[in-house]
Amino acid sequence: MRMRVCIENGNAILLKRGKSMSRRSRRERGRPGQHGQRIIDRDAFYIKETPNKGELLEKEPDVDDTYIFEFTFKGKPYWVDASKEDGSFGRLLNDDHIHPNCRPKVMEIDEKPVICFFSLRPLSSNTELVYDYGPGNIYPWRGKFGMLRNHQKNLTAVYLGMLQIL
Ligand SMILES: C[S@@+](CC[C@H](N)C(=O)[O-])C[C@H]1O[C@@H](n2cnc3c(N)ncnc32)[C@H](O)[C@@H]1O
Repeated sequence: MRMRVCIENGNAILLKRGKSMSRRSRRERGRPGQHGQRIIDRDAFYIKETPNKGELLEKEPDVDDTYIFEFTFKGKPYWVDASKEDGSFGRLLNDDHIHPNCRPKVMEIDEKPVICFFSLRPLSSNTELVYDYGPGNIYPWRGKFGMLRNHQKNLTAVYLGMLQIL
């Protein structure tokens, strides 16, 4: 699954699943900035998961899994196991350690850690949302000189009028 920016109007993004666009639909949409496409400013959107999305673990899981998000909150290590499909969006962002356009940030909401994603730079619609999964050798798609292959699936982000809490 691949997450892309699809801007409609307003200031924020609602994410929804979608298929990769065909060549025809790419042509129809035109280049970024054309045909009503808009640019999302840096940090103009974020994806916020609700605290009950994914499983918050206080003990390191036995498996190395790319669906497990490791972080520190108030000096304590935590892991979110997002391996189960639960309708959350953060689990669908792919990795790009060379050219990330988002960054994860741990925020505190109701005294619980919540992972949010912020854009690192202005993004035009149809840009795939990617972040750096961090160091490690569990990423077979990372080649010696860059990314080895394209991602197969996608997720589309829709720009909304108001900042949408997901
Ligand atoms: C957190 S998920 C990201 C969403 C995933 N693409 C999906 O459809 O559910 C991590 C998995 O996505 C895939 N993935 C992430 N980044 C990738 C990349 N740059 N190239 C190829 N596959 C990638 C790998 O299969 C990885 O195990």
